[in-house]
Amino acid sequence: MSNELVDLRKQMDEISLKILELLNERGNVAQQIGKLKEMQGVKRFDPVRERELLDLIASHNDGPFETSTVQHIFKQIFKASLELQKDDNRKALLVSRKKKPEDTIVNVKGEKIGDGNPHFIMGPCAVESYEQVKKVAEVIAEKGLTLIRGGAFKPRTSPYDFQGLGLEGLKILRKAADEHQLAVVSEILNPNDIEMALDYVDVIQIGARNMQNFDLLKAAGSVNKPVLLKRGLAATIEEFMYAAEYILAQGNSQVILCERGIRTYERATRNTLDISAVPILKKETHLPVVVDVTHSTGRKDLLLPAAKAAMAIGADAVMAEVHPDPAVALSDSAQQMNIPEFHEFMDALLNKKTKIHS
Ligand SMILES: C=C(O[C@@H]1C=C(C(=O)O)C=C[C@H]1O)C(=O)O
Repeated sequence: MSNELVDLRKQMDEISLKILELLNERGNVAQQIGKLKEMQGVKRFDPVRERELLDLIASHNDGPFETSTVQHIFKQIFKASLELQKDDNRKALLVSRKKKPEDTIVNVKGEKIGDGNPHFIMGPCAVESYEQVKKVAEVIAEKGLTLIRGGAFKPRTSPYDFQGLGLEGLKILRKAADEHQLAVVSEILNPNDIEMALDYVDVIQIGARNMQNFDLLKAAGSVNKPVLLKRGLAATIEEFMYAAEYILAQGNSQVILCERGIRTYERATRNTLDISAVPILKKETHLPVVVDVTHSTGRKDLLLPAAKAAMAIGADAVMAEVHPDPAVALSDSAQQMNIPEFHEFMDALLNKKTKIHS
């Protein structure tokens, strides 16, 4: 190689390192700007500011690069700076695994959700009577399970559909659960009902329709009780994580995330089970993840394969609905299992003796 080429390449090395240093210096400033924007609640992306910078660059460009070329390079830098601001925010999130690398285990009366073993949350869609819940509690206990779900407050699409038994429903659940040493998972709709619910439930459920009910999230975050947060019908994984962040930000870190299917164009199932959300949530957050196979599929014939898929992909628990007489159920009658179906379902899953995280 000629001496001249060696010299020029040396110059190139030095200039490249200078650019690198300046680029990272710029990155640091972008991060500081990002923090300020976060504090002020301002959007990170600012196209007007980017336009100003591109104009400034154009007015100072003496070549040899074309202005359009330099602008193209700077657009890439803006994009990378925005990513840097985003990453910085993510790192700060309490739900983030970057913040807390080890798994959160939510202990519900001795049932350690998130410990690497499969757990099951079973029960009727809605609490209808003591007799109904008692029958379900019996079979749940018989199978060696410890968690029972049931809705006392029902957020229904139509205001004319059964709205649940309310407080009476919670009392029924508590009584039937206590008779079999079960823990109660039940949805609360109103922030003002959280305190009252503490006497009856072991896990406060926040339903899909309330995933962004921020007052409810804050109320659930300010008590010392596990919370099962369902993903909203049309919520992105990021929005879901931010909803959980509302609970943790209030001081309650006992949060279980629940994938329950999202709304897509597909009509073959009631919702579309976003199975890949499970490993993404496990990777991005330290919280346990549950899959609700009933609401995601809305089809009895898909409950077992969906539960197997959930366990195989790393879910910490499976939630499904069971009713002593689904045909006369006051809600979700087509998708709840009857008792023999529940036995078959559980046998198929328990006999596998799957250890989730090998
Ligand atoms: C750094 C900022 O945030 C973003 C990144 C920009 C950049 O890298 O120059 C410009 C505008 C914003 O889209 C800012 O607003 O100044």
